[in-house]
Amino acid sequence: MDIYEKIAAALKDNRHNIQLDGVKIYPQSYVEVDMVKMIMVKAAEKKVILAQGSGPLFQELEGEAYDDYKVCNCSHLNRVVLNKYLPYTKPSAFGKEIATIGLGDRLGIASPGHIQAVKGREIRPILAQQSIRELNLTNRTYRNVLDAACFAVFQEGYKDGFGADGDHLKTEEDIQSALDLGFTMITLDCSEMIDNTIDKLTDTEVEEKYYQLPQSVRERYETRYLDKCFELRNSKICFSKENLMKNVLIYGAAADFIVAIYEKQIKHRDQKIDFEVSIDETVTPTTPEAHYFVAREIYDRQVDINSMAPRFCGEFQKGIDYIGDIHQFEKEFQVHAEIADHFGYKISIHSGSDKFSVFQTIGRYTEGRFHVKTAGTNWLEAVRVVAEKNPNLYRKMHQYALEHFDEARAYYHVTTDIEGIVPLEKVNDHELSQYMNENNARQLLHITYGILLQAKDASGQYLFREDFFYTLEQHEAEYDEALRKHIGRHLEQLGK
Ligand SMILES: O=C(O)[C@@H](O)[C@H](O)[C@H](O)C(=O)CO
Repeated sequence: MDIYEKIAAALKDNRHNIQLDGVKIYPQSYVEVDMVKMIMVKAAEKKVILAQGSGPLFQELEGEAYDDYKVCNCSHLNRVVLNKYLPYTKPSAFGKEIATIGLGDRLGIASPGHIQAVKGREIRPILAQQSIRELNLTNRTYRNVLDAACFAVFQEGYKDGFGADGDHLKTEEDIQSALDLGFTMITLDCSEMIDNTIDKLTDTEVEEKYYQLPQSVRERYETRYLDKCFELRNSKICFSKENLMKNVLIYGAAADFIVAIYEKQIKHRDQKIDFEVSIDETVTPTTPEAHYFVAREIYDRQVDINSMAPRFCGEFQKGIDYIGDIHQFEKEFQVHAEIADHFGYKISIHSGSDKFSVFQTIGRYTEGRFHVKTAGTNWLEAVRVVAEKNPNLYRKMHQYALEHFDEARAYYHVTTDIEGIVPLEKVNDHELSQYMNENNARQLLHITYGILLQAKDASGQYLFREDFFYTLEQHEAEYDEALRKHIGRHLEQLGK
């Protein structure tokens, strides 16, 4: 009797705490629905769902069929079948009242560890969160990303709900495609509609440019804001002629863009959508006046957003702690949180990976209602496991990253000091994982993720990818535990 036959027989006898040599069984995945018993197992490095029973669900699942059981791959078709019969395996929108954390998984294997980190806490995970930039760099699709998240939810038997964020989308087509695939959150990236050149102009040039706007447009803004102050709970936002002109020129088009996308792609959808607006990926830090201006403009035009991501003072660089004056950050963040409260949405913190020095401030002033996005730190925890378990592979990846760092800088803003990274030859194998505790090495390995995963030799063979995923498959428990601890530390610092 082969292993699957043994497991099927056990399921038939209502035994699902099964143990077999050479097979990893996920007992928390066990479910009985519509005359079918299902459980996830891993044998020969491959995860499958073993289904035993009969009826429509059993028939709809694709897999190697035997008498009364099937060995089902984690395929897209089977994910859709699970979604149909097990609603908890489908993503959902959460609205504004509960904290959420974006857990970008560039590898498709991090969600089990993420679920173990959030389980039992007053926060919900956005497990499927990738930007178009990440999809391009990892050669994945939103369908792959959502499949991976749904199967992880099945594997972990996680029934508290999870989200799926089409992150940093800039076009109607990408938004429609993500929503049609079942994504429940959309992050609209407004960076291309924000005019970063205005900050470089003189006051005279700003005025000249402002008076090039149609008179009706200028009069509308001046009637609404000029020489007016708007009271918030503990502060007020005032618009002089100077800052009004600048905000109109910098953010006016972005506000129009948000309204247009909302009316065309979000408002009329017959599904709940967490609609986030991102103005963080710009050169221009978002002043409280600018934040209020964008919020008021879209609020008064009946746009209902779930969250907004300003660009805060200081530096929110990828995969490392906040860089800047944390007192100035607190002073400004308090006002940003008041603005969000005033208009009834959550503040969203992008590049939230490892921002430990400001997490308590974020938790305090949002009163625990926030959205924090992470992604790079989840990739770096995988790199840490590789450094610990496959030092030769880590050395090759580290060296390749050094040789291709400048190429990677095209995708992410970092202030990495490459010379500050201890040379590989000076580090013993058992110390390699220490690189993941040093900012410069973290950023080196972080922004080169796409280059490393796609790198091939002259014959077209992957240089690192297969060995990288094999190492993580062999050390699945270690990666899960690393994420449970590291994301757990994020959540504790955020007050969750
Ligand atoms: O790398 C990306 O494109 C994403 O992870 C993006 O930065 C995301 O919005 C984020 O802020 C995750 O920390």
